[in-house]
Amino acid sequence: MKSSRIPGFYNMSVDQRRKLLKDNYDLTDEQMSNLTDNPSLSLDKADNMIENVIGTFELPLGMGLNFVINGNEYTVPMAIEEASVVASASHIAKIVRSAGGFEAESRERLMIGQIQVVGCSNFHEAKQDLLDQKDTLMNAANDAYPSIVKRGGGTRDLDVRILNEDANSTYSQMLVMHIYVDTCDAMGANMINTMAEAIAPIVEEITGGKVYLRILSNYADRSLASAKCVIPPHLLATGDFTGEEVRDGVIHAYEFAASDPYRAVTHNKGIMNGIDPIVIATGNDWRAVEAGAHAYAAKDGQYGSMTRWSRDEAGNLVGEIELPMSVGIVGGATRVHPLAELSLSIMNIESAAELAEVIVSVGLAQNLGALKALATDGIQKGHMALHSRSVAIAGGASGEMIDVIAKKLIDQKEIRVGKAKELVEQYKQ
Ligand SMILES: CC(C)(COP(=O)([O-])OP(=O)([O-])OC[C@H]1O[C@@H](n2cnc3c(N)ncnc32)[C@H](O)[C@@H]1OP(=O)([O-])[O-])[C@@H](O)C(=O)NCCC(=O)NCCSC(=O)C[C@@](C)(O)CC(=O)[O-]
Ligand SMILES: NC(=O)C1=CN([C@@H]2O[C@H](COP(=O)(O)OP(=O)(O)OC[C@H]3O[C@@H](n4cnc5c(N)ncnc54)[C@H](OP(=O)(O)O)[C@@H]3O)[C@@H](O)[C@H]2O)C=CC1
Repeated sequence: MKSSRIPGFYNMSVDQRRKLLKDNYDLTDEQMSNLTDNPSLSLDKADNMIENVIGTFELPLGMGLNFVINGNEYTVPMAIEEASVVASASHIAKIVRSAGGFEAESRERLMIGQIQVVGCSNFHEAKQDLLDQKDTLMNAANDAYPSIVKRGGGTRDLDVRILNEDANSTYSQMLVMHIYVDTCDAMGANMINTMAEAIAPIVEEITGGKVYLRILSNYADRSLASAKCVIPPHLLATGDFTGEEVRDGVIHAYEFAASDPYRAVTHNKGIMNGIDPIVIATGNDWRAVEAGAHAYAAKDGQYGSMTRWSRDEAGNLVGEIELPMSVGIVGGATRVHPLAELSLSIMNIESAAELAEVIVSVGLAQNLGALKALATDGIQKGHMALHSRSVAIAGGASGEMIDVIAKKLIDQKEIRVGKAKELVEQYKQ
């Protein structure tokens, strides 16, 4: 297992980074060509992936370093446009690896299919009739997708709820049947939808009602992944701040997010800063992950923090995260986009559950990166220093000028596009 601790990686040239990656992960020339070809996703492939294609849209792909999760080393590909996210994830992963790494788990991986039934003459009888026919319905769902059963997956359970029983409008009254499906290493949306559509006529026959929607639920709360880290305070000390001060600042920041949706949304955006880039880099459906994660953050009635930070009896900072994680290592674009395939190879991911564990660990790290900065120097110092290059480019800098202008912006403590434009004009004279 190659160490994900690669000091000085960020000071190397892009070519040096690529060479190191190729050697470390035994990547083939063909795999490497996906990084060097421009664009990596061919127009032909893109045109077959979505509709009305006119081109491809590129994002920077960076490497989150230093991750140790369940004792394994991970170098994590992150596709993102925002500066300082990759640095911050690597920064916290470096601290957490000194504390023994992240512990992560993904206990159950069931995706949910929903079937909506309306117009039953007696909803309670219809519900009971469906439950009485549970085996028939589960078998019919499996018959609609036999290959997943052969792989060891398939329907595991079924339940039924009545919604809005006492509503005045018959539009609101409905029965909702859930099928719970083990989709193995796929995210499973298309499998679930196939199954739900296939059993809808049987559901109508049993209930005497009419089926309208037959679709996956993105509230994947039977596919939860969690991660934890325990950090001794001395590892958190920074500048003039003691480790204890940083720990306490992080816990205060968590309590703020836990009690105030205005703060929780920003706090959680910081967590998604870590999660989305891996979901994107591995060709997964980030809208599905985003929707599920935010819904789960509101599961207790008020939108709150996706993480929890506390101190244990020994005074360590303890961080925890648990989120629905509907991702796959097969299916969707995971094997279609060449960089998604490469990303999975670099991480040496062997199952969808393992990918989910890595993703939530990075989300937890990203949250701590932001909270540590917020509770100490403030976000601008680290973030804006790294963002300064983008500002320089937006101000018209190119080539060697970019670093020069970026440094001047930092030195003059004015990291804004107007200032960059002025400096570019001066540079050109
Ligand atoms: C940026 C740091 C890490 C600097 O922090 P620092 O303490 O100056 O870092 P350092 O120079 O001591 O380096 C520590 C490690 O960080 C990494 N690192 C350090 N620099 C680089 C770099 N250039 N390129 C790549 N990696 C870098 C690297 O792993 C390095 O270890 P090394 O390998 O050197 O031994 C810190 O200030 C930080 O984490 N800031 C927070 C950044 C952040 O959260 N950005 C997100 C954008 S803001 C936002 O969208 C969300 C937010 C904030 O609103 C969420 C919320 O409110 O909760
Ligand atoms: N609400 C939502 O979120 C919706 C999302 N989607 C989209 O659906 C896509 C995901 O659907 P999904 O069903 O996962 O993808 P696919 O339709 O691509 O199905 C995955 C395929 O992978 C094959 N496979 C190979 N190895 C395995 C394995 N070990 N475990 C499981 N399957 C395996 C299966 O084929 P076989 O068994 O035949 O070999 C299966 O057909 C995403 O692109 C998403 O954007 C679509 C509709 C709604």
